[in-house]
Amino acid sequence: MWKTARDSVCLICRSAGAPGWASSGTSLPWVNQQSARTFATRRERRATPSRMILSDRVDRPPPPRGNDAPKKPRNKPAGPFSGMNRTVANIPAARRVIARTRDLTPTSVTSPAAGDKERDKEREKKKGKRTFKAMNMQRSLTTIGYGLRTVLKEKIAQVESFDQFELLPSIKEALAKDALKGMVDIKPTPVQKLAIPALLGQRMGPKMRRRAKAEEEGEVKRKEFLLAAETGSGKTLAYLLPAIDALKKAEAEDTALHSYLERLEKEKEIRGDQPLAEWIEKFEPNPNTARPRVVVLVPTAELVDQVTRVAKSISHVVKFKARPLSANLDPLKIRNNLYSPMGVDMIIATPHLLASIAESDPYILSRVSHLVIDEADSLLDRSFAPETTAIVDRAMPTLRQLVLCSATIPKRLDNYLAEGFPDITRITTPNLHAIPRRVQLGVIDVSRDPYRNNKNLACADAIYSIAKDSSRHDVAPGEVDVKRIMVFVNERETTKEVADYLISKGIDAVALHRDSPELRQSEMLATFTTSEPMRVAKALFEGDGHDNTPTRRRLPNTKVIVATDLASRGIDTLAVRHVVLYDVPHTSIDFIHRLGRAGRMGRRGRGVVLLGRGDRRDIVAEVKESMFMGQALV
Ligand SMILES: Nc1ncnc2c1ncn2[C@@H]1O[C@H](COP(=O)(O)OP(=O)(O)OP(=O)(O)O)[C@@H](O)[C@H]1O
Repeated sequence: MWKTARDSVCLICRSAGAPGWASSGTSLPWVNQQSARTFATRRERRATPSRMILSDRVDRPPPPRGNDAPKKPRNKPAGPFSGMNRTVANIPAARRVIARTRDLTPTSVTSPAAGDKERDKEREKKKGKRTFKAMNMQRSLTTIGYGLRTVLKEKIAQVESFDQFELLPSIKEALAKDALKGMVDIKPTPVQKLAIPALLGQRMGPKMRRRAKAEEEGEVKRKEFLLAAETGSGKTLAYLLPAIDALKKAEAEDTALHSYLERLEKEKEIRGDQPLAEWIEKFEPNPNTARPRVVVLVPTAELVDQVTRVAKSISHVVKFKARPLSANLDPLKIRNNLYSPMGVDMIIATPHLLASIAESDPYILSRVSHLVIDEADSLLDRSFAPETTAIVDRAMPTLRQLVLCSATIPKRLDNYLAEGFPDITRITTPNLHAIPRRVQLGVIDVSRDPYRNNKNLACADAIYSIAKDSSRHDVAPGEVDVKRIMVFVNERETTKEVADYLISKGIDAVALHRDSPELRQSEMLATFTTSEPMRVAKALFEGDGHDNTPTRRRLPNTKVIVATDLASRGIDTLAVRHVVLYDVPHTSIDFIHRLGRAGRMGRRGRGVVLLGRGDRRDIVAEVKESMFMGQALV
C-alpha cells in the first residue's frame, strides 16, 4: 500500500518514465504533493484485491449485475417535507465531527488528509468495527455475519451422525473400520455436516430445489462447490466421500465394465488356479485403464501421499483403485499407476506432473467426472494456476462436479470465483479464517537479553523449554513424552540454515528442503502425522529430563521440522502441539496455515513468535487479540 505522498510520487514518477526528481530528494512543488496525496488516498481507499488479503464475503455469491441489480435507495430523508424546518443542518454525523475537528485543530490546516483519516475512523466506529492498521489484510473484520453464523450453527446442529447422509453403506462401513479407525462414536465435523449432503445433492433448501429442477430439465450439467473451512477440520473426507459415492454409482451403470467383468469371471473359471494378470495384461486391460473418473489435485508430493492414504483406507472396503502421481515416485511407478491394466478410478496428483502427462496424452482426462482442487488458494495462485487451469479446461467437457477446497480464501481468489464461476455453491463454516481459541500464542522478544537479536539462539532456547514441559498426564513413570515441534520461516533458503543450527545444539531437526535427504524427511514427517503418542525412557536423560551440560548438550525427547508453510500446507500434523514462528508471517493467511499445523481436530496447541528488531510488533499484537476474541483474521 502506498502510505505517503512521497511513496506514491516515486511510483507515479517511475511509471511516467520521468526518473530523477523524486529520487534526487528535492522537495516537490505543493501542487504536485497535493495531487500525489489525492492519488495516494484514492488508491488506499479503493482496496485493490490482493492474493494476500483474505476475503470477507466467502459465504456469499457475487451481487447481481446489470438489469438484475437492485436499485440503490436514494440517500434522502423520508417524506415530502422532511427537508424543511430543520433545526440542524442535514449533514451526516461523521462529517459533522470532522468539520468541528477541522475548525479546532491546526493539523487540518497543514494536512487535509487528516480529515479523511478521521472520517474513515468515524465511519469504522459507526459500523462497529475495529480499525486494524498493522496488517493491510485486516481491514474488514467479520468473515461471516452474525445472522448467517447462527443459521450455519443451526444447520450443523441438525446433523448428528454419518448415517444421516445418503452415502453407500460400504462407505459408512469403511469410515468406521479404516478411515477413522480407533475412534469410538465417530461424528461428522462441521464442514462434513455442511458439505457432504450438498455434494451428494441431498441438501434441499429452496436454492438447491431450484437447481435440482433445472438439473432435471437438463439445464445444469456441472455443479461447482467451494468448501472453505478451518485448518484440520476434516475437509479431505468432506470431498472424498461424495466423490467415491458418485464413482461407485457410475460404475454400477457402466455396461462396458460389466461385460468386461463377466469375461474376466469366465477366464478365471477356464484358468483355474492360474493367475489372471497375464491374460489381463496381454489380451484385455480393464476399460478404466488410464481413464480415471475422479481427479484430486494437491500442491505437494507429501500431500499426494497423505490424501492417497485416506482414499486407500476407504478403498479396502469399498473397492476402487486410487493411485498417486507425484514427483517423489520414479517414472516407471508413475507409468504403472496410470496405465495399469487393472484400471484406475481415482488419481491424486500435483498439477505440474498431471498437466505434463495430459499434454502428451489428453486421453487421460477424457472421462473425469469429479475434479477436486484441494488447497485451492495455492493451486489457483500464480505459481500453479497455468497447470491447474489447463487441467480444468481439459476435464471440463465431461465434468459433473468441480470442488474447490481451502482453509483460506484470499480476496483475489474470491473475485476470480465470482467472475469465472458465478454459480458456485459456497459452503463455509462459521469460524472460517479464525484461529481456534484452543491455540495460544506466546511472544519472545529476541531484541532483548540474553538473545541480542540472535534468533537461532532464541529458537533453540524455545525448543529446550518446550522439551522441559511435562504437562502430559498420560505418561508412564520412567518415560517422557516426545515433543514434535514445527519451526516456520519465511524463506525456503533459511530452513536449512536454522535446521543446521538446531542440530548443532543437539536437537533432532530436519529441514523440508530439496537438499535434505528424502528418506530422512519422510521418516520425520511420519512421526509428525501419527496420532500415536511417542515416548522415550527417562533413563536417556540426566537430572530433570534433559541434559544441557555445555559439552554434551542434546535433547532426545524432541523432533523438529523446519519448513515454510507452503512446504507443509495441508499436512495433517496430528502429533504437533507446538509451533515456533521463527519469522513473523507476512500475511494473516500465513498465520492461519502455520498455526493450523498445531491444534488439529479439536486438540490444544501453542505457538511462539520470535520477535526480532525489525519485526512488526503491532501485527503480532493484533493477531493475538483476534485469537483471544475468537475473531477471523481478515
Ligand atoms: N469426522 C471426523 N472425526 C474425527 N476425526 C476426523 C473426522 N474427519 C476427519 N478427521 C481427522 O481430522 C484430521 C484432519 O483432517 P484433514 O487433513 O482432512 O483436515 P483439513 O481440513 O484438510 O486440514 P488442512 O486445511 O490443514 O488441509 C485427520 O487426521 C482426519 O483423520
